[in-house]
Amino acid sequence: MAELLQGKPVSDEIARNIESRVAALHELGVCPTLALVRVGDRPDDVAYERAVIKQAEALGVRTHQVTLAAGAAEDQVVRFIKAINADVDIHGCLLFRPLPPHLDEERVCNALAATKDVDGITSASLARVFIGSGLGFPPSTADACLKVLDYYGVPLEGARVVVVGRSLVVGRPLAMMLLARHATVTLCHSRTSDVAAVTREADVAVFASGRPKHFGAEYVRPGQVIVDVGINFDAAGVMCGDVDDAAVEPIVRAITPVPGGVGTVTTAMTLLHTVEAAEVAAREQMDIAIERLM
Ligand SMILES: Nc1nc(=O)c2c([nH]1)NC[C@@H]1CN(c3ccc(C(=O)N[C@@H](CCC(=O)O)C(=O)O)cc3)C=[N+]21
Repeated sequence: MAELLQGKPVSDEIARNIESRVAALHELGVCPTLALVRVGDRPDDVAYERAVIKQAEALGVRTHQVTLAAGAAEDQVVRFIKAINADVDIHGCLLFRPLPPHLDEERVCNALAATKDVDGITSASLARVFIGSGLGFPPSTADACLKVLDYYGVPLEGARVVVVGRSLVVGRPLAMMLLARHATVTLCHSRTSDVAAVTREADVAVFASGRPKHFGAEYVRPGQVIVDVGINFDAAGVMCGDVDDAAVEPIVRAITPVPGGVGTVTTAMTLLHTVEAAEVAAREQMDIAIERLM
């Protein structure tokens, strides 16, 4: 049976890091604050929101919820984001995606100030992921995948890593981040012929295509490490990943469970990014104050 790569010890380690940094910020009178902007009621958004609020409360990070109806006008969403940009007491903003289809996702995402973009949704943040320098943070989920692999000592340099799913939320940025770690990366998508033949070649296979329990025994081989990024809900409303665990676990070396895997770490990464954004803002405020003294 596969070793289960649990997210909890990884998120606990990140939480300890967050805790000490939050304490230092509190001493400066700064309370790291994350705005959560949700349009509509997608169950995966609601699950993520609930997880973020719970962990934020436990770690002394303040949250500020903005919840809009699924039919909200684009200009209204943009206005809320611009208000967040202008609010010096808010350091990060998490905009749940995908947005309802009537909204121009690129326009809405790019309304956010890159300095507050804790989930890599602006073009500026993505440029940093692709080029290696600039503003913003990588998408938390992609960051979380790497954190889990590092924590469990899975080597990436020279490894054949196959990512299934080319979304801008996970697949594409993750592929670039894996490349930066010297993995040999293959990106599969809906038009790839014989995905199973490609994923069976991998040392590490990452499934991020949003298809509940879609990937079964034919997609894997013994010795592999499987990362399941999917957050789906089955017909009974129970959370499940993209991988058919019952079929895959008897074959592979290790796999991240859903729930309890990458998702837990994603939440911690978003809060860590928020704390880092608050540190940068606090440093800037101090620089301004010192300049005034001179
Ligand atoms: N801009 C954007 N970035 C995202 O990363 C993003 C998004 N939008 N929209 C929604 C999906 C979904 N998602 C989850 C992340 C963690 C948990 C999570 O922490 N799950 C816990 C269980 C929580 C529970 O049981 O309710 C776990 O996996 O163990 C859930 C869902 C991030 N997404």
